[in-house]
Amino acid sequence: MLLCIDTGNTNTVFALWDGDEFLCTFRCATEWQRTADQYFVWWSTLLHHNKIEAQIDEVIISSTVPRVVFNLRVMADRYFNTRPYVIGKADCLLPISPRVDAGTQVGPDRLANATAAFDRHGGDVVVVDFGTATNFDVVAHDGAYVGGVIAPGINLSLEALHQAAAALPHVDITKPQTVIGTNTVACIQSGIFWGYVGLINGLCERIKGEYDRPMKVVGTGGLAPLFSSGYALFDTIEDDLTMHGLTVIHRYNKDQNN
Ligand SMILES: Nc1ncnc2c1ncn2[C@@H]1O[C@H](COP(=O)(O)OP(=O)(O)OP(=O)(O)O)[C@@H](O)[C@H]1O
Ligand SMILES: CC(C)(CO)[C@@H](O)C(=O)NCCC(=O)O
Ligand SMILES: [K+]
Repeated sequence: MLLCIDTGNTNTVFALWDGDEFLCTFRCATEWQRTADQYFVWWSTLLHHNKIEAQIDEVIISSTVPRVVFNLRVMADRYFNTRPYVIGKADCLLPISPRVDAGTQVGPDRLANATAAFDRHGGDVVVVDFGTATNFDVVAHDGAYVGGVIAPGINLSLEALHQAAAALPHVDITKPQTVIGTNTVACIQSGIFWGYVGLINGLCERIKGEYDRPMKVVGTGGLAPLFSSGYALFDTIEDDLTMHGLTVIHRYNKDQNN
């Protein structure tokens, strides 16, 4: 079985792939201090609790935080006796190389998203991924990642308002009924929710305007469902897009090495 690890700047997700489907998905906070042993205790406790028999013999990692990779490698070696594939490293091949400025390091999560979007939709796609950042990944007709947009993430924007303005509380993001808020919390929720609706809409329209073929828009990441109803922002929402990309990249590397 394949253990897929997606480390973002906020959260790290472990998902177990049996070749056909994900058997489980567990999430912890990303902390670079976390050791190989800590990961394994956390993971095996949750497997035990969920009565899942995992026979892991392979590991693939996407990490937007370089410092955590060392301990994840130690975990793969110590507990699963395997050398992991790490997206972005020379010995992890990509089905299609990104077309970006020379010297640019594309985020591994964006490369995984692009691979998954091509596998499922055949290219000409914009992926909108709501994580620590809200990023837009443009996938060309041939499946290459060709660039995109990085905007501040929703929770980051909420936190920034709270941090910088003494009178603004921390609020949870929900959809407000009206745009004009009649109390502080409602005003902030409106700024974030309707602000992001405008941002997503506006950026997708501009991306489509710069691109020479019709495009699909795929939403992914924890907050994508918030924007699912009514605004026609996305053609589909796929919450497992990054993880799916990890399984496709892993399969590709196995095929190349056989
Ligand atoms: N209504 C909500 N309000 C605030 N946060 C939410 C809400 N719904 C989901 N989330 C958050 O979304 C997160 C899942 O999103 P996702 O994994 O895509 O990104 P992330 O973990 O925040 O960022 P990264 O992947 O960059 O680390 C969960 O941690 C959850 O706390
Ligand atoms: C944009 C983020 C933070 C989104 O997780 C990540 O993909 C990243 O660190 N990227 C590196 C820069 C780039 O992709 O152009
Ligand atoms: K993510």
